Amino acid sequence: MPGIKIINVKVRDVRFPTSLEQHGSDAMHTDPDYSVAYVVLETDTELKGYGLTFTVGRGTEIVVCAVKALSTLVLGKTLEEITGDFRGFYRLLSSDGQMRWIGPEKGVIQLATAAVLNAVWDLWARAEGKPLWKLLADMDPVKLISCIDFRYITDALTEQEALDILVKAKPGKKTREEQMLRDGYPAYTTSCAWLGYTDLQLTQLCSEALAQGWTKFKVKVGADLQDDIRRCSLIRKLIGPDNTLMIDANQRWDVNEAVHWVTKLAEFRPLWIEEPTSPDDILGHASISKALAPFGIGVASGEQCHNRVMFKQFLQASALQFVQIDSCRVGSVNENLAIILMAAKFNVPVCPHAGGVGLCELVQHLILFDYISVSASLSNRMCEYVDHLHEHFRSPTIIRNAHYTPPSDPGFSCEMLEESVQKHQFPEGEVWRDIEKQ
Ligand SMILES: C[C@H](O)[C@@H](O)CC(=O)C(=O)O
Ligand SMILES: [Mg+2]
Repeated sequence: MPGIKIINVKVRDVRFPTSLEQHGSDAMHTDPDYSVAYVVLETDTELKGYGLTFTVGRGTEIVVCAVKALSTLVLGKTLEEITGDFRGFYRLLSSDGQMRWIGPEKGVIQLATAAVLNAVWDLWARAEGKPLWKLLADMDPVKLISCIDFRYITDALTEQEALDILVKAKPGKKTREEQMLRDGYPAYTTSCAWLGYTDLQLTQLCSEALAQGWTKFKVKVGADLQDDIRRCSLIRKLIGPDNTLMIDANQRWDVNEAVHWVTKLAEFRPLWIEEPTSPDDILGHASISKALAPFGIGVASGEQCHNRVMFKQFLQASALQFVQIDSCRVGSVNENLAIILMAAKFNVPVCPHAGGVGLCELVQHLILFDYISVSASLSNRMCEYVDHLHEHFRSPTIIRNAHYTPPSDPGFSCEMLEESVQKHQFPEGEVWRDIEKQ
């Protein structure tokens, strides 16, 4: 490890035309082309680090520019220098004296930070010859804590409290790891009910999913109340009274509208309403949570929550009942560790977001770590799964009986097949040239 020096940062704009078939569509993102800013850290050894951040099409070129702007901070660093003071390196990227003005720690620059740091974590895990979840699970708690930037969150979680949570969870770690290797981590599927799918598609996909052993389903809502009532009624009939249903509005409503709309869907017994309103409206989420509690419906959010500071406030305000971490939205593993530990302190379950390309591959590592080393609980917990584009990854997710099988390849599962990258590179890849011609 001492000898591994980063000598080049490559970043590419890779897009998949998922909008053509309405995969991934919701009430706000009606035509998403699942995309990534894809980063490769080349080193002076054979090892490379692969990282990415997710977007939904146009604008990926802006994230690519932001990664290029950050790359000067990474070039020439050794892996040992970075991991020897990962908190310092996180701050270097997130708090650069000039670049922080275009954030700080939010929006495009935060997505770019995620892509770069995901690549660094991938490189570290590869250098150690372990999948990332195992690197984290085996890491000494003091070392783990040293990767987290506690700035702005110590009023909710101190370093000592974070350490105590990790130490308290030590007993039983081995058993939980064995359990995960044997049974996997429970998952739910969103792939049956994207908003642009017809009722026929929904019926077919849901029936197939039930036959494959899925028991937890998420439906997109929010564009039209009568459509939502019809679709939720259809899916509830298909899955029966005992399986789990969640609904996701992707930020479509105002606060009072959200309460009114979800009340109309309460008869279908959704476990949660996801992103009912603006992802920035913490007090709005708190009002919605309070209004829906009597119906037994929780509020979930996080896929567009900028950073640990906002998660802190969501938790302090009891504005969320499910914390949806995202591997590519906040500052990579470093910031997600802070969020996972805060969720543990506030006793709120973490149910990761994974609707996008590559997000299942990455976030499975974080939720495995959460179970093995932090929460030690599966109660009310599950990880999202979407059945798209896994074939473009070197180590794709493996689902068995609606559970994520822990990855065994070293790294963070970010590496894409070079052929896929070339074909889908925007705008020059073959796939996009063909679409241009039509
Ligand atoms: C645009 C994405 O597909 C989004 O709809 C994903 C999402 O909200 C989810 O998976 O949850
Ligand atoms: Mg969502």
